[in-house]
Amino acid sequence: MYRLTVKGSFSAAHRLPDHPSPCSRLHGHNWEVAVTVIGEELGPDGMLLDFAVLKQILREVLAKLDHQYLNELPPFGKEFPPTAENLARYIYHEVAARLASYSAVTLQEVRVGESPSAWVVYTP
Ligand SMILES: Nc1nc2c(c(=O)[nH]1)N=C([C@H](O)[C@H](O)COP(=O)(O)OP(=O)(O)OP(=O)(O)O)CN2
Ligand SMILES: [Zn+2]
Repeated sequence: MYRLTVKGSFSAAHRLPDHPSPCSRLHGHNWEVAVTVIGEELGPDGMLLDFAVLKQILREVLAKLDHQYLNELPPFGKEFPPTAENLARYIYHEVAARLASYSAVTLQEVRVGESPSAWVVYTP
């Protein structure tokens, strides 16, 4: 079994309206994101999946979030607030859809960190 991870980041604004803290006010984070794929078989190039391919997919997905006000960016909103948990779940499904044609790999998890001391891992 091989497990391969690439990292990316995006900067955006959000608020958590129901959170009983300053998080209910508008503020921003530099979110750090790591996506991990797994697989058993290497291609003839000796790779599970070229890092460059996965980095490009992650860049595409994070570009939609970068420098946005997340509360007003679908699918986020009152019913799906832009917490680290919901961001990880959203990113997971966006990356998984783009990996559908790469049959040798399965997306295992997406990690989203709001800061170096706080992060979430989503695994469906
Ligand atoms: N489980 C989660 N908890 C919190 C989330 C989240 O997405 N999932 N988000 C927040 C807010 O975004 C808040 O802005 C960040 O809070 P926190 O990490 O506590 O940041 P602080 O800078 O306030 O923390 P200190 O390390 O104490 O300075 C809150 N919780
Ligand atoms: Zn926040």
